[in-house]
Amino acid sequence: MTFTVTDLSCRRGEITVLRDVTFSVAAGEALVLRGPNGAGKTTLLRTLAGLTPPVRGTVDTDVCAYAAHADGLKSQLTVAENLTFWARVFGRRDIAPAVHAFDLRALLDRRAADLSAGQKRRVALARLPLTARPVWLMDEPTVSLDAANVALFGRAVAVHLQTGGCAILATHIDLGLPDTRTLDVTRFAATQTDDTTDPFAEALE
Ligand SMILES: Nc1ncnc2c1ncn2[C@@H]1O[C@H](COP(=O)(O)OP(=O)(O)OP(=O)(O)O)[C@@H](O)[C@H]1O
Repeated sequence: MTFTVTDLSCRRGEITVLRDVTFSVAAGEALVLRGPNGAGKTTLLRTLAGLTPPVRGTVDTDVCAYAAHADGLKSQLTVAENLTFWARVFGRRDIAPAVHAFDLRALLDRRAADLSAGQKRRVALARLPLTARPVWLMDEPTVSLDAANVALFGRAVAVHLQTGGCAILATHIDLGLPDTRTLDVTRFAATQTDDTTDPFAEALE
């Protein structure tokens, strides 16, 4: 499987942030998005995930699973309930491999609201394998993780890559993955004149 994006333009609000984004990620590869704050890494990930419609181009969002910057857990549900809920959304039942990969056994009966920031992050990331989708999209996935859990997460991503998946992530951390390329999103920066707002709006104000 190769995940390909061609001439994609991405917006945030009404502003086109990136244009003509073109790249491919093969099975087994990780693509690390680079660029300074505000360059458009989250914008690209949200567009790939289908959360924001592209200005131009198409994305096969059905093959993508997204771990956003926010954990997005249901705070009143336990860890087990959160994972089971998520698994069912994707037509699956068995949460055991994800529980094992992210070392969550001891936390299964705890309410998400009562977890530490790093524990919440692990639960949020454990949803990725539950989707059984090949393209993992991740926005700063290691935030709040200590060194041991960064390593745990790196192993989970490595297993995903070894089993035919691929990963696209914004991160400043070297996960030690074997086959990693970087993509600097600033090369796709749209200029001010590319914005998608109504060109006559100013005249009407
Ligand atoms: N809701 C919004 N409406 C309009 N513009 C937004 C919105 N959210 C973000 N932006 C702008 O879109 C641009 C791209 O932001 P984005 O979050 O994609 O950058 P980033 O590369 O992920 O940054 P960081 O490294 O700080 O996380 C920035 O100029 C940002 O200010």
